[in-house]
Formats: sequence, structure tokens, C-alpha cells
Amino acid sequence: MNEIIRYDHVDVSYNGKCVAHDISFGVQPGEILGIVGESGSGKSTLLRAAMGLLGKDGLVTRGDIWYQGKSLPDLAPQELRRLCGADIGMIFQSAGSSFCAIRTVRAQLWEMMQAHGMTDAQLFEEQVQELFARFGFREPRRILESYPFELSGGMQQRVGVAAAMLLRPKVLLADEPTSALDVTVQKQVIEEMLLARELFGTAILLVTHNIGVIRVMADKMLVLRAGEAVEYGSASELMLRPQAKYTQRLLAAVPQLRR
Ligand SMILES: Nc1ncnc2c1ncn2[C@@H]1O[C@H](COP(=O)(O)OP(=O)(O)OP(=O)(O)O)[C@@H](O)[C@H]1O
Repeated sequence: MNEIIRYDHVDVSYNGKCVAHDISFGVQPGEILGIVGESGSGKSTLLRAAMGLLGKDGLVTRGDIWYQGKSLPDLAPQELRRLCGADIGMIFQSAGSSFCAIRTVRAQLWEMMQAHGMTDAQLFEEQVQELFARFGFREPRRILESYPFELSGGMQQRVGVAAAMLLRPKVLLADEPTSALDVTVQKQVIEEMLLARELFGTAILLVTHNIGVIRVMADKMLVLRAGEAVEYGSASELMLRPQAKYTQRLLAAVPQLRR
């Protein structure tokens, strides 16, 4: 199995308190893993652990997160920063808040690409226009020339996904990428992520409360409760035949989207 990322018996603690315990799973290139569970079950912590974003109180205390033969928690900060974005992209609940308010979208995307070694502004322009066109943005030039506050929250999120994909990451960590959006824009962001997988073979770790989003996107599903893995397996199988009472309750609790 050529998994692109593997969590291997991972424990994570904040201030010595274990909030994720003995979590193991692997994700193949192009595969989408949905991570679900009630609030506080450790979903975001698992994504943040891969990126070294647990803050000063958080630590991977046991196990490994393997990415292409490297143990991410053991990497030097500098090496981890090099992987973040370029190899492992991120998209959060509100892309708007990760954009700087006083610089245009173009300036920020160009800066990001320069930070990852791009020097040719013409090439950047071609690549960004091409990607925006593929993602179905009607006015790519206007978007690039906009300040983030001039775009709707939904458009900011769509640009956030496109921005993450500019670097063609092999893995995309998506933490509640649709939960702040109305249903129409949710659908567009979901389609964008599915397109990213189709175009670039990106694997996606998707954290969401919305089982409907899992239903339309995920190949596999990990169900967390209080930091423990309750169930893990094929998403369609778990949707049809959830074994644990907890999963049955989660599935019953959330409104569903149609594909
Ligand atoms: N920086 C932190 N310091 C201390 N405890 C934290 C920190 N971040 C998260 N926690 C605790 O870790 C546990 C898991 O939190 P986490 O945010 O990963 O859950 P989650 O499943 O993503 O929740 P939600 O769905 O509400 O976002 C919770 O008990 C939370 O209070």
C-alpha cells in the first residue's frame, strides 16, 4: 500500500492531558478521509498535529505521523514549514481570516508562491489564471485585484481552496471548510475540493460536523469520541451499517446534502 500519509498509534496531549489516544489510519493518494465526532472529540487536534500547529501546550506524545517516509512530529520546524503548503495544504473554516485585509488577493498569492521558490511573475499569472478558470471562477482578474473584504465569505473560501491548490499539495487538510457557508456555496466548495482531487490526485483529510458533506465526499470515515477512534472504514459501508451506537446517533443527528 502506498499511503501518502499515515497516523500510527498517535497520542496527542495538551498540558499533559491526553485528548487523542492511539489513533491509526492511512490515506492513499487521491483518497478522501472524513473525520467526524462530537465537539471536543479531537478532530482538529489530529489535523493540527500533522502541521506542528498544536501550540505551546500541545504535543504528540506517542506514535508517528508518517509523510513520505518522514515522521512529521520529529521534523525540525524549518523542514516542516517547507512541507506545509507545498506538500501538505490547509484550508480552514474561514479562509477570509487567513487573508491579510489590506493587500490584494494577487499580492498575497504571489507572496505565497515566492515563499515556495517561484520567481517568474508571468508564469505565476498564467498558473493562477488557469487554475481559477478550471475552478470555474467567472472573473479571475477581478478576484485577483480584489481586497479580501471585497469578496463574499463564500468566494473567499473558494479562493482559499484554489490558493491551497496552487502549490499542488499531495495532501489537503480541510478543517470544517464548509461549515460557515450557506448551502449553495457549500456545494461549490465541495465540488472544488472534489475537482482538486480529480485534477491533482490530492488526498484530503476532511474534518466536519456535517455527515452530509462526508456522504458526498468521503471514501473512508473515522469516527472519534473523546479522543478515541470508535469506528474506521469505508464511508459508504459505515453510513449503511454503523456498528457503534455513537455513530448511529451522529448519522441520525445531521441534515443531509444530496449529491
Ligand atoms: N490549545 C489547547 N489547549 C488545551 N486544550 C485544548 C487545546 N486545543 C484543544 N484542546 C482540547 O482538546 C480536545 C480536542 O479539541 P479539538 O479542537 O481537537 O476537538 P474537535 O473535535 O475539533 O472540536 P470542534 O468540533 O468543537 O472543533 C478538547 O477537549 C479541547 O478542549
